[in-house]
Amino acid sequence: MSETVTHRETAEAGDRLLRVDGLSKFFTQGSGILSSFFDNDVVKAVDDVSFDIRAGETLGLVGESGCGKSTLARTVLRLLEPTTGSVYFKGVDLADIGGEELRSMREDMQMIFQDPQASLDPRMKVGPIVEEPMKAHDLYEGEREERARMLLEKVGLDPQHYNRYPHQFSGGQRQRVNLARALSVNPDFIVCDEPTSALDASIQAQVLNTMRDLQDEFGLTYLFISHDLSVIRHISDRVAVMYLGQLVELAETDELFENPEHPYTEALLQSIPVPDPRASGKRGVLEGDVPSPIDPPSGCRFRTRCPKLIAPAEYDFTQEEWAAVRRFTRAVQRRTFEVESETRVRHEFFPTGVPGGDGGAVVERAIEAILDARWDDAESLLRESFADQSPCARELPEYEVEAERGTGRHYAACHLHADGVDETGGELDG
Ligand SMILES: Nc1ncnc2c1ncn2[C@@H]1O[C@H](COP(=O)(O)OP(=O)(O)OP(=O)(O)O)[C@@H](O)[C@H]1O
Repeated sequence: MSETVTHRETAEAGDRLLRVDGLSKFFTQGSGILSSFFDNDVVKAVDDVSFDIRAGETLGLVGESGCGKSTLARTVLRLLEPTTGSVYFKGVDLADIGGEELRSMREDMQMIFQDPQASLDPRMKVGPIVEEPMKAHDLYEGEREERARMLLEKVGLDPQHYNRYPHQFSGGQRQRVNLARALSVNPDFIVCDEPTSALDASIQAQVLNTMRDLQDEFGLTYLFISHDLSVIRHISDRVAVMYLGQLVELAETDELFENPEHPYTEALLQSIPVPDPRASGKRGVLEGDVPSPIDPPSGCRFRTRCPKLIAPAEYDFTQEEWAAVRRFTRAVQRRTFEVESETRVRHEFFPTGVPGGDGGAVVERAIEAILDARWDDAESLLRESFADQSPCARELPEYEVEAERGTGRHYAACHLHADGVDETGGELDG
């Protein structure tokens, strides 16, 4: 059973630390006055994203490279000015404050980055590096060194190393220095942007465990960004999945991993390497390229790669026929076959015959175009007749589904959860 909701409503009430409401960040590419007037120059890096983070939790943010995770994080922290939307931290709209008030709010919101090397000044000793934010925010005057040494110990380093330089530490230790520095101003919220991605797996696990211990001890809330699902599963209480500038799914961690309700999440999970080669793990499920964020697909942004695209209501396909049409359409789009003979094409894609009716007539015209070497014509005919007519192309999907695990809510941006659509993507009769 599912229920239509707007994603603004899926946010949990309760002890919210951060609320992100309809946040977008567009970049204008190109130069010159005219470029800003043309939509096709606008990179929609983050497009209408809403979620909450509760005090003390870790929200994992996962998605392929380029889907907008870093831009979202920087916009949440107001390191980038949002194009539209709001960020409320402790109930205060960050757009409404400036100057001293924003500066003091910033103490509470810290960020650590992937490359610990790049964020540490090689000419400074680590003690003063940890003290820097305290100085910048005019905090802990007279006790900074003592606090820096205490924090070095808390993050698992030797306080005696206060006088060492960054190059004298390993990658994992340098990330610990970054943690100590972020903690120095006693923040409530830390955005962690791929903090362990540059580290070896065993070191990664140790740093993640330290981060969890610090979370308990200092009452921290994390927004934890990673493209690595096993890291996300290890560290997160809830997980948000991002695709092409938007959130496609958000649920408690076990619920999301055990009961994914968006085909993109399913594909991501299926692409996790399987340790046992005999275990069955489907690979290569994410076919095709991510579309450009300059001109994202209408409706569901994943629809151009989605193996479960819903059939347009105007054609009377059976599920098998629609599956064959989808496979044919994808092969034409990607030019993955050569036309040796008409019989071969028909046999390969429609072994039991091309479907009848109006839909079948479109397929026949596409086959004709291909035999005539007019691939572009076949591709646009199939796209305009089928993909663009799918309910997936028409509306932005926003649904709340019933969670099978845990007590939290489960948001899934997929029209398969609309009433009247069955699990395999066919429209139910009646
Ligand atoms: N300053 C900018 N100007 C123009 N486009 C940008 C800018 N910053 C990011 N983008 C574009 O916005 C989109 C999202 O980028 P972003 O770095 O946020 O993604 P990401 O998910 O963090 O990727 P990665 O994991 O590779 O860091 C990309 O298409 C990127 O090229």
